[in-house]
Amino acid sequence: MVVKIDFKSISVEEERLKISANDKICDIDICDVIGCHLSEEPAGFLSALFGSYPYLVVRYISKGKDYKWTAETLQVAGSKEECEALQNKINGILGQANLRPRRLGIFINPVGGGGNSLNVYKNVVHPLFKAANIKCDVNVSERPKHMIDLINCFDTASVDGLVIVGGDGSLLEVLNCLLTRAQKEADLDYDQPTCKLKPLEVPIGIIPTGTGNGTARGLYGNMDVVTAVLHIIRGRTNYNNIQAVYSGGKMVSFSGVVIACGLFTDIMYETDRQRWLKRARYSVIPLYMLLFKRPRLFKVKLSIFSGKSTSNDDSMEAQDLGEVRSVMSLYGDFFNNATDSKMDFVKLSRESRKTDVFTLLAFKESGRLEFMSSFLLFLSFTRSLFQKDFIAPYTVTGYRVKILSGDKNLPQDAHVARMNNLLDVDGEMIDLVDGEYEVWNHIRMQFSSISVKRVHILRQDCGMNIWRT
Ligand SMILES: Nc1ncnc2c1ncn2[C@@H]1O[C@H](COP(=O)(O)OP(=O)(O)OP(=O)(O)O)[C@@H](O)[C@H]1O
Repeated sequence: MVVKIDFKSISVEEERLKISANDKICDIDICDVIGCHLSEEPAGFLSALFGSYPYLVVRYISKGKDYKWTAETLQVAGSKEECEALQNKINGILGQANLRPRRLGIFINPVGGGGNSLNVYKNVVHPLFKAANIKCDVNVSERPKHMIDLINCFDTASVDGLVIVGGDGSLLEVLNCLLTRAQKEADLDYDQPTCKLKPLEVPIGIIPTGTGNGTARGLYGNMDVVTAVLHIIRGRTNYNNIQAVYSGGKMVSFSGVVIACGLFTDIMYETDRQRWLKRARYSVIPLYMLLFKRPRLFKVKLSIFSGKSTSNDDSMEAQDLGEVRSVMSLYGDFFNNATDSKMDFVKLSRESRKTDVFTLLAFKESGRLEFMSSFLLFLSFTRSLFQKDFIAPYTVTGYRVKILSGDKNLPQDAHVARMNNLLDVDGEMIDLVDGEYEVWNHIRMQFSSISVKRVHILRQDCGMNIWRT
C-alpha cells in the first residue's frame, strides 16, 4: 500500500516515525523501516512546476495476522532540503542499528519447490534488499549438491550473513558444510555425540521457495517470501537448536527439521524419483503410497535418552517396539506445545530454544484410513495427533534406533534392504550403516551436564545463528 503524506505530517521522535494523516495518527518503529530514498527529479519542467511529487520514499514493515509481514510505502512530499534532512535523520538511526546486514551472500536453488526461485529472487527479494541498501553476492546452484561447492568456495567472512533461496534440503547442504568445517577448524572430534560442538558464527536466513519449508515456518511463522526477506533486513538473530545424526561411529548429518525412517523415507524416495510429475508429485505420490501401496513394516529397537517419555516410561533401555511403519523426530518440543488449535510454529521455536528436548514419534501399524486421517493432522500438529493409539510420542534429548528386520510378509529384495538403510533428513537421503543411527540435540545453553542413569552426557552448544522475529 502507498500512503501519500505531506512533510508537515511526519516527524521523528525517540526512534519512532510519527505520522498524522487524515485525522489518524500512527507511528512506526525505526527498526521497521526498510529504507528510504529521495525520488527522482520529475522529468519535465511542467510536471516539476505543477506536480506535487513525492520527494522522499520511505519503505517500512507492516505486521499483519498469522505473522505475515508486508512492505508498505510512504511518499513524503516536501522541499528537497526538508526531505534530505528527514532522510539523513532516518538513515542516521538505521546506521546505528548495526544488527542490520550490509552485505549478504545469496545462494539460490533454481529447481527447489515450484522451480521459480530465480524469478522470486529477481522480482521480490532483490528489490527489497535494494530498498534496504543491502549489497548481494549472488550464487546459483547448477546441479545437485552444487550448493556445497559454492559454499566451500565462498568467503563467509566477506558478508554479514548468508541467505538461502530454496527449501530445507538446500539449507541442510549449507549447514552440513559450514558446521562440519567449523568443527574441523576447531579440531573437535565431532563424530562423538558428547563432543561440545562449535556454533556457527555466520547468520543464515532462508527464503522459502522449496516444498516443505519447515525451517521458515518455525522461524517466521509462515512460508511467505516477503515476510522472510523482511526478517532478514531487520537483522535480529537467534541461536536455534540443531540435531546431529550419527551412524557407524560417525556424524553423518545435521538436521534442523525432521529425521525419519520407514514410511516417510519411502515417500521422499519415491517423490524424488517421479520428478516428471513436477510439483504435483508432492501430493500424488504420498496419496498413492498411502492408499494403494502395501505398508512396509519393520522391527526396531529404540533407546530413549533423558526422555520424559510421554507414553511409557523414562527408560533409556532399548525398547523393542515391535513392527513399526516409521520412526520420526521433529526439531522442537512439538508434543508439549501442541494445543487444540493449529500449532503456532513461532511459539514452538521460541519455547524449543529454551529446552534441550525434542519430539520423537513411533508409528505403529494402523488401518489405511486411520493413518490417512492422522496424516492430515500433520499439517496442523494439534494435540489430537499425539493422542492416536498407533502413534507413540516421546520427549527426548537423544535417541538410538536399530532397524532389526523388514516385514516378513514382504520379499526381502534389494530394494527393501536398501530402504532399511536409508534415512530421510530434512528431505535429503542419508545412507545408514547397518540400519542403525543415533540422534542428539545440540542446543545453545550454558555448558552443563545431565545425568541419564548410567551415562553422563554433556549437553552441547551448537546452534545455528539464524534470522528470527
Ligand atoms: N540446479 C540444480 N539442479 C538439480 N538439483 C539441484 C540443483 N540445485 C540444488 N539441487 C538439489 O535440490 C535439493 C534441495 O532442494 P530444496 O530443499 O531447495 O527444495 P525442495 O526439496 O523442493 O524443498 P524442501 O526441502 O523444503 O521440501 C538438494 O538435493 C540439492 O542437491
